Amino acid sequence: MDWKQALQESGIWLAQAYAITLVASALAVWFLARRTVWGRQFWALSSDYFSPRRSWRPLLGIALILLLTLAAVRLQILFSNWYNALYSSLQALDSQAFWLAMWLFAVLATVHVLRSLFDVYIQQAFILHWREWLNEKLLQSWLHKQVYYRSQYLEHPVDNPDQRIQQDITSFAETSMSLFMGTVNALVSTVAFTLILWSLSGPLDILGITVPRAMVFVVFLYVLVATVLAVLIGRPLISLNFQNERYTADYRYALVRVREYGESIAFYAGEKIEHLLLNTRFALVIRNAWHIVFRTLKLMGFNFAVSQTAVVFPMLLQASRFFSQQITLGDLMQTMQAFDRLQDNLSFFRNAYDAFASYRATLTRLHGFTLAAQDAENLPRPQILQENRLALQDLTVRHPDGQNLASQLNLSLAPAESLLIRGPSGSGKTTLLRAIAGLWPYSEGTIIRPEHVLFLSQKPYLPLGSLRSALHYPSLPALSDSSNSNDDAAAAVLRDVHLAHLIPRLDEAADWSRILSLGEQQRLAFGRLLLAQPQAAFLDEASSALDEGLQDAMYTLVRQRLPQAWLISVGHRNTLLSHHGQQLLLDGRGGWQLEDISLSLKD
Ligand SMILES: Nc1ncnc2c1ncn2[C@@H]1O[C@H](COP(=O)(O)OP(=O)(O)OP(=O)(O)O)[C@@H](O)[C@H]1O
Repeated sequence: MDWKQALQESGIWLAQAYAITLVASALAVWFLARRTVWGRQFWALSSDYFSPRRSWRPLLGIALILLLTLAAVRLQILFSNWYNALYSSLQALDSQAFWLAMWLFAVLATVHVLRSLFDVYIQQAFILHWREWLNEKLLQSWLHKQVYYRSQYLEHPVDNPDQRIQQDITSFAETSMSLFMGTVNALVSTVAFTLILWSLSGPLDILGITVPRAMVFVVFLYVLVATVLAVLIGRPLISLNFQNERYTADYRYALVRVREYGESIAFYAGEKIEHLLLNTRFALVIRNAWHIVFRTLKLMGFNFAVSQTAVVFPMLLQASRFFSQQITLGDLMQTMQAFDRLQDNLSFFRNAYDAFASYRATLTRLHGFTLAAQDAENLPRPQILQENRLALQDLTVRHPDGQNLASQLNLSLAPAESLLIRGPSGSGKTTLLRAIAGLWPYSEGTIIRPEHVLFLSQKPYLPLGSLRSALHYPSLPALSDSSNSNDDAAAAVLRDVHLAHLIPRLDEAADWSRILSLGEQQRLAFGRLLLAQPQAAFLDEASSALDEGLQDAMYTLVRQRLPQAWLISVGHRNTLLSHHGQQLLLDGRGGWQLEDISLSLKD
């Protein structure tokens, strides 16, 4: 190689290789996205990200990373020629050529280090941006139209969505990048080193036939056979990796539940049964892990055998030409190095099989997640019209098994009217509220309700954070609220709902659902109602943990502060009757009855 021309030649090489690689990559992506299952899954997940209509940046990023990858291959070629120059100078005892080789090395090594660092930075930046986008996409589809809740009603609910959003996105972005760039590197490098090896290899007699350039054919045949065998040995790893993700996530979820329900479990002294349950789940993880270990051992053993056998191959094939002085020591060493590189590059797919197996598992999981989110979004829901009135028209609510809980329900409430829903346990009272909220898929009919409504459940939800944010939930506390906590609206409300002792702690961040008693949490929820001022309030046994005096106080307060609001409660207690104008009785078999409470109280 003429080192004076190296820069110019490298420029031309890069330009040619870049043009070919860009076209070939585009065609390959197009083909894979149409013809393979995993290609289609990839496309469904990421085509929007790479769409130039959204932004050019991802495509430009990929183009830059491709260029850096090709530069890496070019450097490998230069290093290969450098090897030849070095050993040739040693064999010829040419000290001038030797020192030139040393200077060349300094230049090549510097470029190599700088290129590698820049490459790492660009790839990492690209992956982080991609992850951000994917995370947002999945979060949006998960939180859209209550998919996080309604997906439980799918025939095949999505398992461990949290893991898919958090972990799978990361490995998807990272492995996509490493597999794609690894493939490009391996392919381009294969072509380049095949050319080098071609020029260095000589004929070989096999069974009396002289094969020209034998080494090139031998290495290709060798790796081809090895790859086919490796794919056969490694194939079960795909499903094993898939199971591994699932079992570990299930186990983690069970552990989280112990923490979540720690108090109940502790009261029951349920450690033994929890331990048993955790062990059962963990046993699945370990059993699967053993399968992975054995399968990986087989694949690794095979890969080791293949790589080790390949070490002496080029020596054996070139030795006679070296001793008959047809080639120099530099040629021999470059042959070994080129053979090794070629073997390495061709083996990329064999060695990457493991990574590809878990990549496909990740793709399947992410794709399954987006499909489930779409299905959950399309689950049936009753028609909800937002008007300034409250009425149910021909509303039928069913049990998941098809049995009617309420059939053809028709009612209309005038402003400021209140309704108490009653019926035996399991008759569908909560489910009726779910249907009115648009959550219950097994319902049909029309619901007319105002825009601003608030549903309070028996066990109030308190978000992580300060008491103030819990009180304002699901709105954000106004900024002006956070100062001067003694005379702001939140403090006044706390006083109203008999929680004045919590005013000094309004801005304390804590896990309030563990600290406050159920009765305190229910009063906090009433406070939420006073702050939110909804046009209609739905209370599902929202005062069940309060004594009758406090319950009376809360309902009177709500009526005073929200005089025009519709008030719909679910509850068993007779003491609730006096706070409502009408009652709806459900029998749990589809039958219902609407009564005027003032009349029935007289009875
Ligand atoms: N997610 C679900 N999957 C399957 N069945 C459900 C689901 N949610 C509720 N159900 C069933 O629907 C029926 C009505 O339940 P719902 O909670 O509405 O009763 P309820 O009248 O509010 O009872 P309670 O007075 O005990 O609170 C019950 O048989 C219940 O098992």
